[in-house]
Amino acid sequence: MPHIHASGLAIEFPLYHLGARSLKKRILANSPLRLREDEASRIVVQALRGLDFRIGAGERVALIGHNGAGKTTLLRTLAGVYEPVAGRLEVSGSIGALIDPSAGMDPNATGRENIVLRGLFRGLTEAESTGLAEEIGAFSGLAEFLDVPVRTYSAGMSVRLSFATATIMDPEVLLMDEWFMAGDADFMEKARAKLETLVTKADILVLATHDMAIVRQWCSRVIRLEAGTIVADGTVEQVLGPA
Ligand SMILES: Nc1ncnc2c1ncn2[C@@H]1O[C@H](COP(=O)(O)OP(=O)(O)OP(=O)(O)O)[C@@H](O)[C@H]1O
Repeated sequence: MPHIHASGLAIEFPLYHLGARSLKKRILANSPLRLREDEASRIVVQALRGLDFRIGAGERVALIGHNGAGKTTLLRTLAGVYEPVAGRLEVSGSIGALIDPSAGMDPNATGRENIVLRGLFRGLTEAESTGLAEEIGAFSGLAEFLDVPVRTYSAGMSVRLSFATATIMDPEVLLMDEWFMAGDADFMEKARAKLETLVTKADILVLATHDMAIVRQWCSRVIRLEAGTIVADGTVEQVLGPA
């Protein structure tokens, strides 16, 4: 069964080129909680600290918290983008990540080449991957542009392509950041319908958002992050109060 187990999970980002020692000292003095000096005398941001949680099949989890709380970092860590500096993380099940609009896209390859590569990477045959490109072209409204390099796409076109590519296969563990809320109205209507099917089919949903209406609509559990730590974890009612 798909599941996610995290214990003592920590993520840090080293900050380079900060300049003089006096400046480093001042930075550390102003942010004693999130910043520390590591063994190599670098200042590191403690993006996530000592996270313990278990998510099982059937759970729909919202990650909430202020800007910089660590929501996107946690999603990226679950997707395997970042390696924890401490603790353990186990993610079992096929992952679908709607986190970074351009992640995994080669800007110099065409839309079609990107889709076919993604299909092959997921284990589809060449014929299946080619079929996928047609399907994605039709869904995204980008059929006309499938044979031009992705670097020439507008921001909205890139979002459409990555949305359609990421949602075409049904993942067991669906990781989503709220970037997908940005899109033109026509596409968002289509996208929402697609997302609802995907969310219903996925065994596990982890969604980072600031939109409490979406949390109440889609999620059964809420994890609130504050300065890289979990400060609340419970049902929607327990964490947000009654609707
Ligand atoms: N690549 C990076 N290099 C250095 N620091 C980073 C990096 N990515 C994230 N951080 C830091 O990690 C912390 C958590 O950031 P994160 O983007 O996960 O927050 P968030 O909860 O998603 O915020 P928002 O609601 O603004 O999207 C912040 O202090 C941020 O400055």
